[in-house]
Amino acid sequence: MTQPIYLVGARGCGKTTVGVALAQALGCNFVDTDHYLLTSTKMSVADIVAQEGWDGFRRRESGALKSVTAPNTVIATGGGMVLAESNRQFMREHGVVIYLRAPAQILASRLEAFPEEGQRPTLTGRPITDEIVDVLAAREALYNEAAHHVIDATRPPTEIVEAVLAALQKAHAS
Ligand SMILES: Nc1ncnc2c1ncn2[C@@H]1O[C@H](COP(=O)(O)OP(=O)(O)OP(=O)(O)O)[C@@H](O)[C@H]1O
Ligand SMILES: O=C(O)C1=C[C@@H](O)[C@@H](O)[C@H](O)C1
Ligand SMILES: [Mg+2]
Repeated sequence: MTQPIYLVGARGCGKTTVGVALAQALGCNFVDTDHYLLTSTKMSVADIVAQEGWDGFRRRESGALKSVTAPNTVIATGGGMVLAESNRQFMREHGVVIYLRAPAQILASRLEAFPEEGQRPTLTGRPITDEIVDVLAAREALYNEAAHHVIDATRPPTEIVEAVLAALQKAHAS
C-alpha cells in the first residue's frame, strides 16, 4: 500500500476503531483528523465550535485533511468531512475512499453507549442520538459519492477490516 486510505461515514460508524485495526493489519500509519485537531489546537471539537462556530471547525477540518495526507497511512476522517465538495474531490484524487455504512439505529446505540460529548457536540441542537437519523439521511448521498468502496459496518471490527482488505485486493487485481 502506498496511497492513503480514507475512512468516511457518520458519527459512530467506526472510522476510528476500524482505522486503528486496519492500519495494524496493513502495517502502516494511522491518523485521525479529529485527533489531529485535538492535539494541534489543544481544543476539543466542542471548544472549537464554541469559539469559531461550525464554519470555523469545517475550515480547520479541511486543513487537517491536507496536513495528514501521506503515503502508507490509514486516515479516519470526521463524520462531516464529506460536506465540502473540495474534500470529497481531494480524497478521491489522493487515495482510496472507504464508506463504512451502518443504519441510524445502530449508530444511535453506539453513540448512546459512548457519547464523547466533547468530540461530538450536537449538530442541530437536538440530542445526538435523535439527530443522527436526519443527519445520516442528509449525508448518505455524499458518503456514497465520495466512496470507492462501501462496506457494511454493522459487523464486528475484525470482520470489517477483513471486508476492507478484500475490497482493496479485488480492486488491485482488476
Ligand atoms: N463495528 C463495531 N461494532 C461495535 N461497536 C463499534 C464498532 N465500531 C465502533 N464501535 C464503537 O462505537 C463507538 C464509536 O466508534 P468510533 O469512535 O470508531 O466511530 P467514528 O466513526 O470514529 O465516530 P466519529 O465520527 O464521531 O469520530 C466506539 O465506542 C466504538 O467502540
Ligand atoms: O458528523 C460530524 O459532523 C462530526 C463528526 C465528528 O467526527 C467530529 O468531526 C465532529 O464532531 C463533527
Ligand atoms: Mg472517529
